[in-house]
Amino acid sequence: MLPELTDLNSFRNALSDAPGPDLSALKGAEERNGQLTKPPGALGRLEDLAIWYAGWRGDARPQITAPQVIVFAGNHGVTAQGVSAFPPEVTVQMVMNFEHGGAAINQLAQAAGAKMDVHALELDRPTADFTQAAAMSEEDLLNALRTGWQAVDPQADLLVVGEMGIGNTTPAAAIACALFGGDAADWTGRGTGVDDAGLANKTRVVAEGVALHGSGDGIHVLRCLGGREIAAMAGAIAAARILRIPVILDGFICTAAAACLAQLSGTALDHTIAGHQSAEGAHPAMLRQLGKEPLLSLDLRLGEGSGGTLAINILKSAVTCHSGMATFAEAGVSDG
Ligand SMILES: Cc1cc2ncn([C@H]3O[C@H](COP(=O)(O)O)[C@@H](O)[C@H]3O)c2cc1C
Ligand SMILES: O=C(O)c1cccnc1
Repeated sequence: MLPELTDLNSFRNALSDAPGPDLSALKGAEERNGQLTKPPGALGRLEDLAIWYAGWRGDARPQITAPQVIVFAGNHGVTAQGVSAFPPEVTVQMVMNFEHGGAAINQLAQAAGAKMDVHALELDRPTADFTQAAAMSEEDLLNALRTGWQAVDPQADLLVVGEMGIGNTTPAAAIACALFGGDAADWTGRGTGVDDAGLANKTRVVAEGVALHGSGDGIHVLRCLGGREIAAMAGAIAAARILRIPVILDGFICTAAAACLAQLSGTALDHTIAGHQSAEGAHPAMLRQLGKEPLLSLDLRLGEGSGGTLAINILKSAVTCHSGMATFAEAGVSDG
């Protein structure tokens, strides 16, 4: 059961009190893995994935039948600084495209057998430009976290969260810089495709934001430098942790949301894996900071949950092998 989010402290507490994986299911899955008709370790990382999934689901022989993809959308005041190659009105236009089934994520969710939900967060009320003020008030942040928290279907057995928000690679870079240190240039990339002058300007914007708001915990960083869709992704990933629903992380922006949770609790992301490595330059470094090894590397730089959703079929395949294969004893195969 999910506790109610009454204030930001209730979010912090729910995250730090969240239960871990089911140890007996983990042990059962490890034992089963050792008996399956294949040389030990021959399915490589698929074996680890299946065992990890079994532990979080509390079932040594699980199935994936109800994956959920949620796309959150938000608008960003920092776009006034000219940080994106596209205008902010594209956010609401893409939300309509998601609703009509016309975006890449619609096709990828369908191909993965996942249901897809879309939540637009106050698109007509962009966050503040973080070079001038905190992006969100505490109330704004709480509302956005709640939207994510409540968007997770408790019946889902796998979750991918994605986003749409013109300008949002800028807050994502600023979050990473504030949490992990280094220079703004280490974390700032081209997003939708800004040119060299655009990249220099974007790097300046990230540096200014971090200088103004940079020190504090994951909640502070998320509130001052983030955005509503980024906070909603964080809320959904945290809710999934409590509901023991495994999560496949998407690209640069999704991982920045997750990084805020990792700052709040060392075990906050134990139920997550990295679906892919994005072509946004600093994504590999962000994943390294979180100790996450991406499953795919396909040069995607889209967001929307695309890379996470593509990875659903890898995880499904891992779990299907684990739960469907015969053991040596069942198949009458000599185990060497
Ligand atoms: C048509 C279109 C569809 C998208 N779908 C995801 N994004 C991605 O690009 C945006 C981030 O890049 P930046 O920070 O450079 O604006 C986000 O909306 C992200 O989801 C899109 C961008 C566009 C233009
Ligand atoms: O990695 C991502 O999520 C990404 C990269 C570029 C633009 N939009 C999203």
